[in-house]
Amino acid sequence: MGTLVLLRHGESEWNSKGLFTGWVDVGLAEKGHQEAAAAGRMLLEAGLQPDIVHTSVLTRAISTANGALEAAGLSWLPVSRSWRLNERHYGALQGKDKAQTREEFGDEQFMMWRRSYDVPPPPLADDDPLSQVGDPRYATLPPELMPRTECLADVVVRMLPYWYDAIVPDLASGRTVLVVAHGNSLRALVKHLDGISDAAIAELNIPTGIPLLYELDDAFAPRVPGGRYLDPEAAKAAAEAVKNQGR
Ligand SMILES: O=C(O)[C@H](O)COP(=O)(O)O
Repeated sequence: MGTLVLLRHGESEWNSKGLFTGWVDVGLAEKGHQEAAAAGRMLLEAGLQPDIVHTSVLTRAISTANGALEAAGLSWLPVSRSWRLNERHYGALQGKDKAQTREEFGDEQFMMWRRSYDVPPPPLADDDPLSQVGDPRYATLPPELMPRTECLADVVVRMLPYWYDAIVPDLASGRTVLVVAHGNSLRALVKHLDGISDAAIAELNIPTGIPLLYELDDAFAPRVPGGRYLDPEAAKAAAEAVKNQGR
């Protein structure tokens, strides 16, 4: 039951530089702003009018939602934000160049940190300039929930409560829901929706700025596995580029 649209934020400043980002709060690159507006136009052209928007608490997702909604004439929509939709915390890799990391540690270790299900990167020290410990947006987060690093399994665990407690009720009430989040928090949600195995999820990459439409049944399961990108060809090419980052 319900129509769900997933949207990864547009290209960020650090995406364009090839840096691991995680919880570091960077803005959108100019291309990312253009992708956000294009996503809004795609929603319009597809006749998709969300009733509510859910975003992470990171600027790149918030700015993407704002840009898409403005382009669709929907800036007035109610929005709910949660840290549970944040990108995975990339630990000590935050701020590091992906290609240099691959070079320094080798392909296997690079892919283990980047795309394994249950192997997190080394933790980020609380006194590191790129740490989010002490960031006021997490002031109400119980200390034991504040990550210093995450693997995808960790993201699934902290994202699902928001899916069940915030997003599913909106879907159950018949609302069309737009979720604007990040490559790995959306990989975690897609893994849940499509029942993708811990091994197979390593092959899934999500492009920036292209809406992914899921029509859900009464059990909130996809009627079409994998959903449908509003621009399938562009999504396929962009997902391949995400896969090859760091090469
Ligand atoms: O946080 C980041 O670095 C990116 O947004 C996601 O990076 P990944 O596709 O390398 O996991």
